[in-house]
Amino acid sequence: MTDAIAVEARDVVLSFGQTPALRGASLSVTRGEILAIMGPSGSGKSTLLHCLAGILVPASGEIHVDGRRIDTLSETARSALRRDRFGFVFQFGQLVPELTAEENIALPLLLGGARRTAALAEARTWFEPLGLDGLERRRSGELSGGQAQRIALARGLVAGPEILFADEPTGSLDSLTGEQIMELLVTAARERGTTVIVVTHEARVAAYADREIIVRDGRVTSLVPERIGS
Ligand SMILES: Nc1ncnc2c1ncn2[C@@H]1O[C@H](COP(=O)(O)OP(=O)(O)OP(=O)(O)O)[C@@H](O)[C@H]1O
Repeated sequence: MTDAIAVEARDVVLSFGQTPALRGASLSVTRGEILAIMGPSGSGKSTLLHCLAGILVPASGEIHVDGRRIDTLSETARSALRRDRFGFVFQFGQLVPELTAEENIALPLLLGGARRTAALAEARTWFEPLGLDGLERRRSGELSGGQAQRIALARGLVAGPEILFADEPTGSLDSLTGEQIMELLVTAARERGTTVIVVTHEARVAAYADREIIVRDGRVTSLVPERIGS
């Protein structure tokens, strides 16, 4: 791990109509770091994550990835960046219901141009380590919440993203299942040197991160000192 900055937000402002969501949010995340974004409901956590990931474009301020400004890129260039270099895990998994579990995991590889046979073969390698053996052909409606979320996690990591963005990845799960998901996420990310930015309102989820920040009223208001030995 180097101290190079992977993602940076500088004074980001964004409103939804009359509702201000971000009012000058700044933060930087170093490469390989696991950062938790915490804060009250409605404080702007998801909006900040979406700006960092190039999904939303701030009204003012800047977003940099590996030192390159991304908020001024075209929508096409931003979506290529998301496809090629970022992974995503959302609350409730958001699997494609028409696809099987293995097809859901293979999706980022297929979108990146991999052949179907190779993509499915790679996807199948994720089932055993995640304790999902035998579920390859199930559709999302036939999976438990914890199983679906593990599939979503594998889908977020399968293409080897540099940065994984996770928005309440354990939000719909009971605490034990949620902790298992976080353990899997952190282990997989550390093995690969993936930078992880995870939005959560749960302190026990944030405890898996190297560092926590708190968003309040659209600003990053407090930086919690780095944990030792986590
Ligand atoms: N698509 C949208 N349209 C209108 N307002 C929105 C939209 N998305 C978010 N907001 C508003 O922007 C503010 C920040 O929302 P955001 O979802 O970023 O907060 P959050 O901290 O992630 O909340 P939570 O913890 O409840 O998910 C809130 O006031 C919210 O109501």
